[in-house]
Parts: sequence; structure tokens; C-alpha cells
Amino acid sequence: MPKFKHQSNYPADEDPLTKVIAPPPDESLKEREVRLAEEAAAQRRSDAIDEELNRQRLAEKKAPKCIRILLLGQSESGKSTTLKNFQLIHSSKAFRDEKASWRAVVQLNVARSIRIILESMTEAQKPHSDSPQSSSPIPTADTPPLSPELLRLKMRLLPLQQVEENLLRRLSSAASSEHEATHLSPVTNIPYSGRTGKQKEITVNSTSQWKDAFGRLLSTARASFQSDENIDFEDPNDPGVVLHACADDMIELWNDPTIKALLSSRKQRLEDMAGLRWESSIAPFRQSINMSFTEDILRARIKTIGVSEHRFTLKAGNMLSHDWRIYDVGGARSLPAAWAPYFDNMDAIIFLAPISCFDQVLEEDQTVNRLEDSILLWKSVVSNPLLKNTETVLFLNKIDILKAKLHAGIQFGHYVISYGNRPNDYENASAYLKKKFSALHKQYSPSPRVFYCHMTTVTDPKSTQHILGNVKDMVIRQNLHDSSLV
Ligand SMILES: Nc1nc2c(ncn2[C@@H]2O[C@H](COP(=O)(O)OP(=O)(O)OP(=O)(O)O)[C@@H](O)[C@H]2O)c(=O)[nH]1
Ligand SMILES: [Mg+2]
Repeated sequence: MPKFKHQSNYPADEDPLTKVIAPPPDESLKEREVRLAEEAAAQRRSDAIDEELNRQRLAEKKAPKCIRILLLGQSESGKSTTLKNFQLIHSSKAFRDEKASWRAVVQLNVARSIRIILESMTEAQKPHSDSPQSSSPIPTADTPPLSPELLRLKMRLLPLQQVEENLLRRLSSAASSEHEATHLSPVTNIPYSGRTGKQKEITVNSTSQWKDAFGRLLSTARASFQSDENIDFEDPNDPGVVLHACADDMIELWNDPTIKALLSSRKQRLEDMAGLRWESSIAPFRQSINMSFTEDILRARIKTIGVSEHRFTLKAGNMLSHDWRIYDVGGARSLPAAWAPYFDNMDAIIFLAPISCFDQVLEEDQTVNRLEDSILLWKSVVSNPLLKNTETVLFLNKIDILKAKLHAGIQFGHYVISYGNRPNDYENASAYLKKKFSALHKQYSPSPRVFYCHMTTVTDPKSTQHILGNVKDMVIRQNLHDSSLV
């Protein structure tokens, strides 16, 4: 490391700077007056500049700064769905305009789920081998025989495979017409017959871009997709036509007790399949095939890759308006390093932990329990020193599914050993988890801070908007506090 000399070598009267600014030795009285006037003017200019800088600094401090919120959580935790709720609150027109694109995703989710059931039926029809090398996961005793009527139903639903293909093609060509950062999972290139139920999902790296691209694609195709007219029955390529024709059969399939038993023996739960309102009665289900209501859009599933940024301007009562930026970090199990660039200037993190996943493993690593993964992620977020001043809000999400699972008799304590034999109900299980997350927050936060926690079902727009309202108030209060305005 080089050293620098800080002391002058010149005697005071030989210092070059002193020499330069010193008045000329033979200065006349008149010249002296002019010089002093110029110096005074220069001083005034300099003071004015300082004043302006101070004013700007003060204004910056008081002005509504941009508020940044980061959405974190493992894949399928509900980050993009939370973002859609923000959109619903702050730019509901944009949300409505995107209906047509989301409708395609809803239709894809429906067709895909039916195909997974049909594949399970095909598996069940295969002769079961008793050899230890048998690849069939289903013991004969658990596999209910499929009646001829069910097999006919299956045949009638086969055209849905074509619908899925068609929608995947449309969505992938929309996504691949984006800029090069877009990533589509390879599934879209694999012929249908070569795929299995475990295939990956369609993915996009920025939700807004695929929607723009898909919108352009549709506008060159035909108008009915963009309007609220649901199905163009004249158009044989409209996926809605086939879905509509298959609606009764889909409902019959879903309600069939043999199919329920079959899926249960394969540990497949339709409640966990993304994008559907299976618990709904027949009418809303039929509507979800046809058109996208708000809740259908909130349930539509398309996986995010990378980080997408969304901006809103929010006027909170008679307070200053704020420019909000929400960052959705897609599929982020592994990624503290990738998140790091976004850490330092965030006002709040909403961390989503899907607590209904206590009996599931990660798609990408089948040895890791999803709930355990969420807990480890939470620990790494709260202990991160870069985040010590960032408000962290925990959403214990998917409580509707948690309730349904516990109600169906799935034993929480069977998967979360430390839960022991406490009652297998929502109140006890959710309180237990809240305590666990809170304890980690307390233990690992670099300095003491408030534990904000909400039990959420982010597919329910009403309750979610209320909770997001609370989060916004908290962030704005904190923001004003930091700017010393309160
Ligand atoms: N029933 C129910 N479904 C939910 C809830 N939250 C999210 N989902 C659904 O779960 C699926 C996954 O949600 P996303 O918001 O796409 O998850 P994500 O965190 O963005 O996932 P990645 O993009 O893979 O990182 C979607 O189909 C959602 O509709 C919830 O509280 N209840
Ligand atoms: Mg997402």
C-alpha cells in the first residue's frame, strides 16, 4: 500500500496556492475594489449553490421515496399470487386487461390436471408385477378396478391432451418471442407420448413480458380471446370449445369415488394441483373452464424464473403518494446469493411459507420436506446481516389447504415429529408453527425487531387485500419514521 505525504514542503510565503491567490503587490485602490467585488460575487454564488444543495437534500429526505418490497419463499409458496393481489389493488384495469392471457393459463392448468388423472388411470390398468424390481408404485390391493364406464369416460377426455399441447404451444411461442432472458422448461418440446406426470411446468422469467407477447399473438389471431366473450364456437382451435364439450365428463371424473380412491392410493391430491378450484361446486368449476374470474386468475399457475419487478403508484389517504416496486424472486429455494443484490435497499420482505406442504417434498429434491425447507430459508433470511434493518413480514400461507388436509385426517405429527400427539387440528398446528417461526426470528435476528406474522390464503382476494393493507401501513409508517417525519 503506497503512503501519501500530507504535509507541505513549502514555507508559508512560498506556498504556490498562496502565491496564486495573493493580490498583486502593485495593486491600485481601484483594482482592489474590483477584486473585492468579484470575490464577494463568487462567494455569493458559492453560498447559493450550497443552499440549493441543502434544499435538495432536505427535499429528498422529506419526499416520498420509492418503497421496495421483496417477495421471497420457496417455489409454489404464493409469491406471484401475492403480487397479483397487489396488482388487483393498485392497477385493477391492467389486471382486467390481462384476463385473456390468464384464461389460457387457467385452461392449461385444467387440461393438465385432467391429463395427470388420465395417466394415473393408465398406470392402474397396467398389469401389476410382484417382482421386487417392479416399477409400478401401486400395490394391487390399493388399486380399485376401473369400470367400463370409467374407461369410456377416459376415452372421451383424451382430446384434452390436444388442448394442452395447443395451449402449451401458444404460450411457449408467446414466451419465446420475448427477449433472450426468457426461459421455457424443456417440457414444451417433448412430444406428449414421451412425457410423464412428473414433468416440469411451463415457466417464464417475467410474468409481464409473456402476457404482452401473448396479447400480441392473440390480437393477430382473433378478437374473442381478448374480449369477455368466452368461447368462439366457430373456431375449432379455440381450446374453450373442447373444454366446454368435456365439462360434464371432467366433473363426473372428479366426483367418481373410484378415481378419488385411485388418486389417494397414489398420494396425488388434486387440492395440491395448481390452478384449480376443485372444491367449488359444479357451476363455478364450469365457469373456471370458460372464463377467468378474479379468483381463477389468482389460482392460475405459471412458474416464475428469475426476478421480475412491478411498479405501482400508491396514494395512501391524504398522505404523500409513493412509488412502489415489488420484486418477485421466482422459484427461489437455493438463492441467497442471487437475492443479495436486492437486499440492501429493500423496505420490507414478505416471506411466504406454504404451511400446507408439511406432507410434501420438494420437486427438485425429493429427499427434502417442503416445510423443513421453508423453515431453513426463513432462518437464513432472518439471520442475514444485510437484512437486519429490513422489516420482515411472514405469511404462513395456504391455510385453506392446511385446514382441508387436517380435516381429511392427514396427521401433522406424522410428518412434524416434534409436534408429538397434540390435537390434529388447524388451531393447534398453526399456533405451533407460528411459535417455531417466531422463535427462529427472535434467536437469529442480528438485533431485536418486531415479528410480523399473518395466516394467509393469498388466493382469497378479500382477506389478502386486508392483510396487504396492514403491511403497507406498516411500511409507510416505518418509512416516515426513517425520514424523521414522525
Ligand atoms: N389453495 C391455495 N392455493 C394457493 C395459495 N397461495 C398460492 N396458491 C396457488 O399455488 C400455486 C403457486 O403459487 P405461485 O404464486 O405461482 O407461487 P410462486 O411462489 O410464485 O412460485 P414460483 O414462481 O415457482 O417461485 C398457484 O396455483 C396459486 O394459485 C393459497 O393460499 N391457497
Ligand atoms: Mg412465481
